[in-house]
Amino acid sequence: MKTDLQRQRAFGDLVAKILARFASSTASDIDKHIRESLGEIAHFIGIEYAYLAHIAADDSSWSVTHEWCSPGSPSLIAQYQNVPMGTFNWNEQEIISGRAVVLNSLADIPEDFPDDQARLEATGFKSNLQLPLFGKEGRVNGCIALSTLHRELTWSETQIQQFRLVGDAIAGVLCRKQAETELRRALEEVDRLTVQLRAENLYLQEEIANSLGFDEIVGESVPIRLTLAKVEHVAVTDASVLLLGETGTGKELLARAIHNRSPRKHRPMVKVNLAALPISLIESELFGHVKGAYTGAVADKIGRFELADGGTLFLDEIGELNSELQTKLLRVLQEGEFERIGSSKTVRVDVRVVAATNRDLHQAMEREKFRPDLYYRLAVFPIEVPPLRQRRDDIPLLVWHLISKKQKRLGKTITSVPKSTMNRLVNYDWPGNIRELENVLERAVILTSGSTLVLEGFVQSTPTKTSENQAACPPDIARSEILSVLEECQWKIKGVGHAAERLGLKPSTLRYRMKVHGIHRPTK
Ligand SMILES: Nc1ncnc2c1ncn2[C@@H]1O[C@H](COP(=O)(O)OP(=O)(O)OP(=O)(O)O)[C@@H](O)[C@H]1O
Repeated sequence: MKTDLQRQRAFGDLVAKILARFASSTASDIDKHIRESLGEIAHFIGIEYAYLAHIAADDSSWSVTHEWCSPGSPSLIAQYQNVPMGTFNWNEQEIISGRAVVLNSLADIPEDFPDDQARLEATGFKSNLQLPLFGKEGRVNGCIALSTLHRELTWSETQIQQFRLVGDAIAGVLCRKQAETELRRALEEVDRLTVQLRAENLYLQEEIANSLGFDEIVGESVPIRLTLAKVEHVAVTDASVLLLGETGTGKELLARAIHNRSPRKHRPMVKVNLAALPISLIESELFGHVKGAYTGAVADKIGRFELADGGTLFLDEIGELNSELQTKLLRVLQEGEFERIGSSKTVRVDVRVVAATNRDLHQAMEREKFRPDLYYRLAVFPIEVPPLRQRRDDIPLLVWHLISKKQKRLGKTITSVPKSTMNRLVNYDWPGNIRELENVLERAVILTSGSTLVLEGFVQSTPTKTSENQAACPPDIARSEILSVLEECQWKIKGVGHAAERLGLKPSTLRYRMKVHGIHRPTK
């Protein structure tokens, strides 16, 4: 039989072992060490229950976070979560004030607090010892406690003192854990921002390279003025905008105008041309992926939505989105959140979406190819961009604007455009709109050697009827048109006078359309 002194020494040794363990605990094993230590102490004293409770930062509630129960004793942890402060009135006040609660018997609770007594009885405790835990700046942020469930026990002064040492060590490691968690969070945030910044920089570099000469909107005709008035109106709001218009009418230019006039102008406008991306890549491009999400995903990749956080995302050719991605897009628009491919972590973003299309989305909705709820979400503010043939008055202005833009780059000085040439340009039907006009003028400027613009080989072709409503065309007509232009151009897609230019499409868009229509260059 051990003497009291021997027991005291053995308890002292146990406490010393526990303190040494906490001294070398790392953030990941602290919780395990706390539970183990509570168990060892409870076991040594021969009691049934030990626990640690944490007080919320605003002192409004407390929860049991760690416990040890002797075999056969009930666990109380689930029952004591977010307990409102005031439930154990006297008891909580004592702890918050930094005093120990030493109950050899529940009858030790002051008589003025019968509710405390009743509540503590309900836990099944017979005796209870609670010691406050001190956090940063001496604030009490919890307590550690020992309880008996079968008999009353008189807590000895030595037990209290030695348990207090354990409490202080636990308070210390918890502070360390909190500091480490905060540091890790801060480092993760720095990492996240670094990745975003790097991606943003890369994107902006690409954009700068692509958008040299991205100049103002030219036009004084009534249709373009009405369009610009709408742009002014909607820009300052956060509403989604849907730009509707034929190819090459200036939808992207207007999207940028909306962004530049909005409170988001100091953050980037990020662009995605959905027609230029293979379907399999669109999701990753929009939402990003984590390493290993699929073959080829060799590193984490941030998507365009995250890149545009705080700014604007311009979704060009929105009509090309498949139904699965339409659903995902709708969720981001409604809730501002999504998951990267391969990750279950929800990412929240604050992005304004400006979408554009040259398709007839009403028809697409009727054919169940486009979700009406997405349409109405995007088209909070639809803006029709007029085709060039509806604003011929702007053509002379645009001609001069484009000539001065091109000649600077090509090192020419053109001072006059013959009246007959200007008339031809004004009267042409411009199926490819301003992009086509731009291409025609670029070729003319290249071919002009003097100061008077020479427009050679420019004839009114007949594709205008079909191009009028290219987007709404049944696929077979558009297909035949694409095919005949490709044949006329000997299947040359890119470059001056070749198929993309003649159809008024970007080469990437033409390639996509060829794929959709199953058009392949015949083998020789
Ligand atoms: N009002 C305008 N003033 C000056 N340049 C313009 C105007 N509208 C369009 N452009 C020029 O015409 C070209 C095509 O414009 P943009 O790319 O914005 O058209 P889009 O409607 O987005 O085309 P797509 O539907 O094929 O994507 C660009 O080079 C743009 O700078």
